[in-house]
Amino acid sequence: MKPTEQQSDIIGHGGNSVIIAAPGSGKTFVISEKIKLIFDTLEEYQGVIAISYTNKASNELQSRCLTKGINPKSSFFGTIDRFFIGEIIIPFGKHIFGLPNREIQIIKSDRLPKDEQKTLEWLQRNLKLDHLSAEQLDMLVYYFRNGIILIESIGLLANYVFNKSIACKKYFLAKYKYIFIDEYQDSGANQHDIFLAINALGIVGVAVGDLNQSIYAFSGKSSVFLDNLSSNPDFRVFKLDKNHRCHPSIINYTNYLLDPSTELLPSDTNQVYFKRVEGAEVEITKYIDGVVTSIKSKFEISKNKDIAVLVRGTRTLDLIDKNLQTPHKVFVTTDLDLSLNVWSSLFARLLYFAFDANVRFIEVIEEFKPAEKIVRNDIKRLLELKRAAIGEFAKAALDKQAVIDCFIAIAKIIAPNAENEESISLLDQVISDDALLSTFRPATSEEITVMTIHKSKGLEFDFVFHLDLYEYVLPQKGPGPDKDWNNPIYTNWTQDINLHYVAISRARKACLLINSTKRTNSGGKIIDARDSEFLSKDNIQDIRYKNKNT
Ligand SMILES: Nc1ncnc2c1ncn2[C@@H]1O[C@H](COP(=O)(O)OP(=O)(O)OP(=O)(O)O)[C@@H](O)[C@H]1O
Repeated sequence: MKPTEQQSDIIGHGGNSVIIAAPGSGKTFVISEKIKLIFDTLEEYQGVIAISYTNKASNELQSRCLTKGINPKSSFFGTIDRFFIGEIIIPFGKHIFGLPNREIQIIKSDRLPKDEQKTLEWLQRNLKLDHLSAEQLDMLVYYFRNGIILIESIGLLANYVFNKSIACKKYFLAKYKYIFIDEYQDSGANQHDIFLAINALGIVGVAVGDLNQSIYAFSGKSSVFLDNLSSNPDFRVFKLDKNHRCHPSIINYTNYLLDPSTELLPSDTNQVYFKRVEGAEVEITKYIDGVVTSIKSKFEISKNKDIAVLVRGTRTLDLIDKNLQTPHKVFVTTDLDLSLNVWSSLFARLLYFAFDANVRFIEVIEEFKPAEKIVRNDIKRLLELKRAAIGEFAKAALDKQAVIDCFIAIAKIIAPNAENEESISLLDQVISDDALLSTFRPATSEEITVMTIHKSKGLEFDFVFHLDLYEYVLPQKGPGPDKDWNNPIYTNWTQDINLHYVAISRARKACLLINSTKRTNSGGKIIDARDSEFLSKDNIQDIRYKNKNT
């Protein structure tokens, strides 16, 4: 693929940059091309830090950077939490706080006894370091010394350790040349502080984001930091505004949604559609089953996997999963995926390996321990365990205990010091539940993708069915002051517009906005449904495909 002039400028710029990218404008392409060029200039002990928002996005970026045997040297690819824990808190926390008295476990504060939870009510992910009192810091240090990192404290602890530890700064300076952070619009305060502090050491910073794709404000994330960086004189701002993904009528629709005065692109056809189905979610699934074949033929889509059903919440996800007859795969994130303990990550990667021939055993192992650091006998044993794992997954009925024993044996060789009971119990939970286990299996080409809009970020499909376009659901509304349901208010209008925008902009060829005359409410009751405000915002219906429903 040949970069455009806009993309080439960014790839060629060696200094600090902020890249403001529209959906489908090739930011993943640009970052991976840039990183590949940098790899060539690094010594074996040097690397880049590449932070993505999810494990899935990180795997995608890593595989795009490592084509044709390219050597990543000592680079870090992963999420911000894994970076903070593995590169800052665990290796340098002990210099600042003292040695933990047992192996570190990373848990949410709601796993602590109730009385301890009460004393931690102040702890939130978006708490800024300068708002942390000495007493509160002491509590976090107490947990660290007792082998516990609370998930809500990861940003705070990383920020504190990075600030205080000269050894940590020296290590970063010797090792890393560049730091890339994707989805910067969903940054937290501590992430922003650490990014600037790493940059101040002389490590080149590259932040990538799109203000309009900010959808995580509910977890303390905010696009103000991307704004803030854009006006920082040390950073050069680049724009990537040409959408290479979507049909012009889809680009027009998403742009108009955000700004009705937008200039529309010429387009011969209109490929944003709306359908209101008689009935509730069950009838929607029947409708989808009925139209898949004709959609594939009209839009020349050869495989079901290029079609997605995107929903706002897990209630609709379950209803679609239960009722849709067309082969489909629901993508959910399991607790094993979310757990930040080393053994959990290793088990999750081993499950992906077990189901997907494209995931190589050695690559999984090397994420946790470089092959040259594994003694010959252990390599022999690992290869035996690899064969045993493959054998177990080839059996018609999975022997749960044999798989668990095999994975534990691998973990004891690769990460003996990170032994973790919770990780073993999460693995057990996944292996005991076919629905959870199947999330580790890649979709076949004949399966439609079903997922939440949040999870679809960064992905693309030929055709998108966008559900949940009801009043109260998207955008969400809650009661007004004093629990006044007669005067409801929007809980987060801008974030919800962004969510709608992300969903539509996943579609390459066409998007069908779909709702129904009835819907299932939070209590599981079927009630009369009304249209989402977004369907008629600024008369946007006028730029949709016209049919009898509009
Ligand atoms: N220079 C180019 N020429 C042709 N196609 C391109 C070019 N750059 C990107 N594309 C295509 O545009 C699509 C979007 O690219 P990519 O996945 O890198 O976008 P993105 O900006 O990361 O998307 P998003 O933020 O919406 O997830 C891909 O199908 C990619 O192949």
